[in-house]
Amino acid sequence: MLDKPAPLTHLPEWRVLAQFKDQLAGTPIRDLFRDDPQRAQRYLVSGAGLTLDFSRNRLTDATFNALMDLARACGLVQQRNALFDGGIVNRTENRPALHTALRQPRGQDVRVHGENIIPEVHATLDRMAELVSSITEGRHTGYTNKPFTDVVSIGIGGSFLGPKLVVEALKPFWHGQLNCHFVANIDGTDIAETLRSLNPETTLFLVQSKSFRTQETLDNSLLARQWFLDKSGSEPAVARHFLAVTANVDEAIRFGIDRNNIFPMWDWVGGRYSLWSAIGLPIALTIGMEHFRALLEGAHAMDCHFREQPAASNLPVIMAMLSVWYNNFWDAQSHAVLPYDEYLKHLPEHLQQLDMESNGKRVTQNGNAVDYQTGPILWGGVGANGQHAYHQLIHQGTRLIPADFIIPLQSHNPVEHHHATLFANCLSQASAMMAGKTRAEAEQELLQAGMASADAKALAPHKEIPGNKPSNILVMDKITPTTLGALIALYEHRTFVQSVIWDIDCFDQWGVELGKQIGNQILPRLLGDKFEGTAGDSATDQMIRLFRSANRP
Ligand SMILES: O=P(O)(O)OC[C@H]1O[C@](O)(CO)[C@@H](O)[C@@H]1O
Repeated sequence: MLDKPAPLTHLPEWRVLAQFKDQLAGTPIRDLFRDDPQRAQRYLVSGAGLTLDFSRNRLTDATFNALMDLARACGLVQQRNALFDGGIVNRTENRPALHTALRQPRGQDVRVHGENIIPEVHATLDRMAELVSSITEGRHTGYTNKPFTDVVSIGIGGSFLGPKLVVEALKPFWHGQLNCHFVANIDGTDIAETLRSLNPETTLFLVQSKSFRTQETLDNSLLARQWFLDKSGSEPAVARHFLAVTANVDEAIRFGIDRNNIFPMWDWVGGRYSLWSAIGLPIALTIGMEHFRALLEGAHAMDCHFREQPAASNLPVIMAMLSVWYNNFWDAQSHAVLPYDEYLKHLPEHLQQLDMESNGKRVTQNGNAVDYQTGPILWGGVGANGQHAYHQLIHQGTRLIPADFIIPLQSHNPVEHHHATLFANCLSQASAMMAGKTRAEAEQELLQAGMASADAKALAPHKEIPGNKPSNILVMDKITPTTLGALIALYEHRTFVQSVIWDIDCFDQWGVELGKQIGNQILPRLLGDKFEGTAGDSATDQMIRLFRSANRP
């Protein structure tokens, strides 16, 4: 990877953008539309089945070009090539990050330590295909020879959020033979509620953990195994009912998973980028392998778009640079993802991990503290529901919150006029955020409705909506395996581009480790016969005593 020519904020391209920000501060987006009839047309880009309308942004052509200049100055092209070619882009762990290799077609050549990894990727996909067909065709059955009806995927973080998002988003593609359940939380309620309605004879368990060291996953898997043993009374039956996906085969075998039931993961795939690997088994088992391969194809189409398109027509680059624009020049603290599609309701959760675990960093690749903001808080929820909740704060609160609206042109459930109404809601939100309502307009409306002049004047400030709130609208024909694959890959690359600009490692997550370490010190103090000494601070000690008095009478 290239070293930066100068610290980010000293780059001339950075300074140019700071000047543009000052110039644009007095020009609302709606004026930019008024002065430029071609704006909507010009700020529309398509790729891999997705179309992005980024016209409702605080952006002129000159600013847009300056953002692209910044991307170039930060070495984006070289770093993008390094990502795809297996360069050590995860420097702190001395690894490549080759999630893109997981969606390469057969016959390609991508090397890690001199060895082409594509044949192994496809051998694993073929094994997944064999498993899916043996289960759906009834060749692999439960211990009483009944066909499987349920799959329980046990995993957390990247071994949970991506598969869950995709399984739920592709409900119209379920073949219907298997119900998929997810258990992630160490809160006993999660597994207890999941197991309650399941029949051990017809339930398959997937232990999903790249490291096979994650406490939540291991404890839940032990519990699931005990539940299965208690019900079945058969130790040999465990091999028919428990599979694992992991890069730590030895640990999985020690845990009791049959070697033949272990699907590989690789250290060159990050957890939050792993749904494309065998970690995607819950997806493949629910929608079938053909649709799973279509998901990979959609992601691959986005990879090709990201790799080949010039920056100015490159979806991930544009979205990333807009995010940098608001984050670093307009002081935006957060970014909202607003899918207007019920099937995409888990998208914000997945993107939250993808973006915040990746770009929640405070030092540059060389270990120097940054003097600028890095990853914003990503949050969101499904529309139109959010309009009756947090949109108020976007419209009239004091914070700037750029938003991505995501909506398919066609619904899988075209009941009455519902999809048109949903679409109208989505457009109206983007438009209201941008245009707002001036105080004079608000006052005029009140007067026209017959309100007394003094009352209208008093009420108008509350009805004034400043507008000038930026948003993107992303559309696709329909939510399908291919468009969903492209959508998720788009956000993966957007995250990567941001990290290149901020010069941070978006593939490690050292902060998460500290909580795990401290948790390991606290647990024995909750469970032990006596609590003596201190767990580190008096506030923690006090809570430990409260817990012990409630649970150890
Ligand atoms: O797949 P594993 O190794 O159990 O890890 C689960 C998750 O834990 C994390 O390391 C931290 O939350 C994630 O990056 C990862 O996806």
